[in-house]
Amino acid sequence: MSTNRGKANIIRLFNVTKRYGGKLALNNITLDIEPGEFIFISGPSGAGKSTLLKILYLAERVSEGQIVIDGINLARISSQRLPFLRRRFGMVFQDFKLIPNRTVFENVALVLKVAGKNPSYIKKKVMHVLRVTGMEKKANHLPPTLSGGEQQRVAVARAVVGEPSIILADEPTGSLDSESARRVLNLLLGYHQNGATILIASHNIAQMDCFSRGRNISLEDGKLKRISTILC
Ligand SMILES: Nc1ncnc2c1ncn2[C@@H]1O[C@H](COP(=O)(O)OP(=O)(O)OP(=O)(O)O)[C@@H](O)[C@H]1O
Repeated sequence: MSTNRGKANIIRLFNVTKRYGGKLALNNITLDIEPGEFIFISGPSGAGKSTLLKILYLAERVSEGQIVIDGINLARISSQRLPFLRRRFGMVFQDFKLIPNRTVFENVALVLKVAGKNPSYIKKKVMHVLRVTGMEKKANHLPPTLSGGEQQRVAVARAVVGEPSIILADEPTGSLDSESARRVLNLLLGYHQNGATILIASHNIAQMDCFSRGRNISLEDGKLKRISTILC
């Protein structure tokens, strides 16, 4: 018999509520996510999918409740420790958040520079992720000169280049044609197979084929509507 006993929960949410002014974006969410899980967050527009990813990345603070990651209570983390915690995460923002006056290469390389990696490692690693996302030939281009789909692939490359243990991806295939979307999903699956915890927010669950240990977390009006296993 398989058992989860003794296995640490890498991400735990306790009664998490997020308000923007009077607007309830997340409503009393309690959830455990185990190391190495593949989580698909679904729900209609405005359901709270992006907000859930943003509070995990600490791009937004919760209004009530607690989030504990690897035993660290995010409410108590100091601003000095925040960058170190963030290195565990790769985040693909829905609006990409690329630095407009830095090249594609520089945008992706920044993650490794900040982590203190040496220039030859950075060059090799960045060119590798640009190759697998199909962006190698645009390495010297600036983000404003790229299409939305190209910018999205750069955002994915930047999220994975540091081999984070948790990848948070907000609609990571939303601007992509089907072949590029497949490429990005396969890339994320590869990191999942190497042990990363992956959370993908998307309207379109049908896009997802088959994930080992996959769960679909369905949100509606900020509430946890249903958790189901993704079956192949
Ligand atoms: N910065 C903000 N200020 C005010 N309200 C916000 C803010 N961000 C989100 N909201 C509101 O919170 C709710 C949840 O938004 P969120 O972006 O998390 O939904 P979503 O499920 O990701 O939607 P979509 O699929 O359209 O991206 C929405 O009603 C939205 O209008």
